[in-house]
Amino acid sequence: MHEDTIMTTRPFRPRRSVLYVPASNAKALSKLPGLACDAAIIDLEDAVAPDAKPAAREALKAFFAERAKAPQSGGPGEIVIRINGLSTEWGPEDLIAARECRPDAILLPKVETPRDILEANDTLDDEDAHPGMWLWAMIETPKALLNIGAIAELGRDPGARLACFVAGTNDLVKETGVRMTPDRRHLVPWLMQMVLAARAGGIDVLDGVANNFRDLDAFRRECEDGAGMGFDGKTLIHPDQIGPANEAFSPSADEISQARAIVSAFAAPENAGKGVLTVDGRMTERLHLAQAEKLLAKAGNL
Ligand SMILES: CC(C)(COP(=O)(O)OP(=O)(O)OC[C@H]1O[C@@H](n2cnc3c(N)ncnc32)[C@H](O)[C@@H]1OP(=O)(O)O)[C@@H](O)C(=O)NCCC(=O)NCCSC(=O)C[C@H](O)C(=O)O
Ligand SMILES: [Mg+2]
Repeated sequence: MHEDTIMTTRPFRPRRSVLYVPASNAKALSKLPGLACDAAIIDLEDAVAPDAKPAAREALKAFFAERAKAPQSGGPGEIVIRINGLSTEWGPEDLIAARECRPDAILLPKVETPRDILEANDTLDDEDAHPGMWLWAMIETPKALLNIGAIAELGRDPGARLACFVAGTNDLVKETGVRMTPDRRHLVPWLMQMVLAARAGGIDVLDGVANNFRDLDAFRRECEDGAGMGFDGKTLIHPDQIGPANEAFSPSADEISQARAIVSAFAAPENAGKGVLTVDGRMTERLHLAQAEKLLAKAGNL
């Protein structure tokens, strides 16, 4: 599959700040139209206690029914539903309910093999689910990391609907026994593996959550770190985390001005046909021009 085809079937969507909201928390759900996050994930999985899951599923359906009656102008641009795993007692019913809600995407937890994506996709295809409904995959187990290249390859097959990886750092810590440190040094190799695989598959990838939501200075550092690693955005658990995530995952004023300088330099008549230039004292090739154009397009879409 050629890159252009993928770009046309899956348009750019900003995903700097992606907020989890428990489906069982009516008050939190009611706040969504006033929040400036790029996307929200309404959660039926780990944020909902086992006994509360059937009621949470009903609340989810009511939320989408209400939205269909009175579409909101503000709030997140994308709404995603995280279902329980398909091997759990709740998963299959969640998937049917999610499909009927028609969210922008369904997030599958604890994906471990390409088969996990294809199985969910079969249920969506069966019922002619609308074409814009994508699948996102949580990467949060050792087996997922061992299979991540094969899972990411599904990103090259538009029929498989795979659009985004989401790092599940809490589950990874639980499953592997690594210690969570402020700089996340024991997790970084696996986070980088996720970014690399996502790029190979042409899909987006979101960093995991920061549990200590009252420490916004630490959160800003973690966002900067995630942006530096190449993530497209960060998953969040609290509205206070939205502003710092939007800032960290947006191109900075310096980056925009450097990108503009590169574009102008290559557009200058005296540089026509040249492959390499000096811009602001740096060697600048046409690959840097492509990078600059991509950054400016992203900035223009935020
Ligand atoms: C963590 C929380 C339980 C904290 O809630 P609370 O004590 O109510 O916080 P505040 O009093 O500071 O809240 C201030 C107001 O903001 C609203 N609020 C809080 N959180 C959210 C939210 N996520 N979305 C929308 N609105 C929210 C409160 O209602 C307050 O409103 P008001 O009283 O009118 O001022 C809580 O933040 C929370 O539940 N967060 C989400 C938890 C969650 O979804 N967890 C699951 C995803 S994380 C995960 O599983 C990742 C992955 O799988 C992994 O393995 O790592
Ligand atoms: Mg998890």
